[in-house]
Amino acid sequence: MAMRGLFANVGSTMAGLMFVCAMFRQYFPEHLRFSVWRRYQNLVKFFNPQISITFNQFVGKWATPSQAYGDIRTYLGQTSFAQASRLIGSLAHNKTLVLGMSDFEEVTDEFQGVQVRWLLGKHAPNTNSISVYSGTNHEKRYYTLTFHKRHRALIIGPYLNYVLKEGRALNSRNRKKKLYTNEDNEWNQVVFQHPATFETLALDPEKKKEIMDDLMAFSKGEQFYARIGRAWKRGYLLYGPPGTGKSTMIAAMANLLNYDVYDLELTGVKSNTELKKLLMEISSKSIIVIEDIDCSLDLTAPRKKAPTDKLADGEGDDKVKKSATKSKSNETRNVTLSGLLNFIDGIWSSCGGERLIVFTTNHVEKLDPALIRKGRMDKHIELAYCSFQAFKILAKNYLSLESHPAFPKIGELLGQVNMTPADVAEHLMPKTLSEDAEFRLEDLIKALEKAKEREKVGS
Ligand SMILES: Nc1ncnc2c1ncn2[C@@H]1O[C@H](COP(=O)(O)OP(=O)(O)OP(=O)(O)O)[C@@H](O)[C@H]1O
Repeated sequence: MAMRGLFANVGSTMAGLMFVCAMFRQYFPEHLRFSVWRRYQNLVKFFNPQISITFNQFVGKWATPSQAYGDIRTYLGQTSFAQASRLIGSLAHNKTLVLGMSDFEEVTDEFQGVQVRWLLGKHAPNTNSISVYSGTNHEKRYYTLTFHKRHRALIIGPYLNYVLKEGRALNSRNRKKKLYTNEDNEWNQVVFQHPATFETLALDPEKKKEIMDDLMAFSKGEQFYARIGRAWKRGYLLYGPPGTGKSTMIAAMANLLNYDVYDLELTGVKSNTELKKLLMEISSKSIIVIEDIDCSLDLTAPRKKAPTDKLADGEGDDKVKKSATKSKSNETRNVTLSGLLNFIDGIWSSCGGERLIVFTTNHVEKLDPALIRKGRMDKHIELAYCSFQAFKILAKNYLSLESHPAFPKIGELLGQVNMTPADVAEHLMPKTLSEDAEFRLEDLIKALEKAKEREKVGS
């Protein structure tokens, strides 16, 4: 009986509430309702001194993955490890274990003595709608950062900057490098796994150090480039005979800096417009490579046609660009020299940063001086025939020969014979696993002596 009475009371209270709500909606115009709502919010704020910021996993109309979300997740990985009771683990490409917090876990973090809380939340998938945008119908996670309002300036400024910077640095250490190649005006990608490093590169040690220092200074140069008002980019020209290690050096560069490689095949690009489109899709932390630039295109054509052109540097380039830009037929038919110069200096300079552009050639003398002038190709590196120093490195890579009595003889012979590191490497490369080092060394000496004889006969 008592139970029935209770239900009757609840029922009449609910009906009363619904009546009040209906009256409220009917007699209070919308702006009045909004004003009441705002006052209510202010009251809540007054009693609740916490501020919350939400970082969604996907952003924008196209539901693209948010970079900030990814950086925060990586940053919080370390904190989660120590605090969260439920963790999710995965392996990064360098085989290190990456831990993250599970859904609806909360962890605390401290910055300059101030404590903040991070919660990983999740919106359920929207099963009622069908969308073509990626991620729209999937679970969407978000991080909510909560802190006391008196620390607003510290947390929104320095703390969040710190979190995003740390997360990004960790991400770049753990990410997989990619090799991109262009086909039908699109970039195709594969994981980049070239084993070359500067350690295994056969090169004069001083020259090697200079190049490595230059690359490291570039990768840490964001502030420097911003201060002098220049785009954060650098051009390298690698030249020398075939088989002297130009491609190998590019791989070593990518491995040193952990940059992606965009191998641009210019002959596959139909116009300057296509070239620009490809450029716009290149991310930062990348090396754009144009191999055998002298063979890629007739890059000198528009320049020779330009009547005003007799310049090798600075001011001349603009004239080259203008005259070649006027030539509409060239513009639409093929990539021109002006298109390539724009690729390096034009839009290139204004979007993104931290990009190297590398040209390789076997015939540096054939290249238009405007294309390779300093400032455009900042560093010119010659890769030459194998010196004794370079040989030592190759021998160390393949075999342990440094104590062999024939070593000085090889040095003497290499000084007189034009042998590329590729040739030397081929001789040193074990043909079968059972072959012993001494045999190959003798083989190499014989080859060098023969080459020397041939040279004598030839001259
Ligand atoms: N300096 C070097 N250090 C180590 N290995 C080298 C070096 N130069 C050449 N090699 C070896 O020779 C092979 C060919 O070298 P690589 O393709 O880098 O030469 P390249 O100068 O790019 O040649 P090409 O001009 O024909 O493209 C490499 O696979 C590598 O094993």
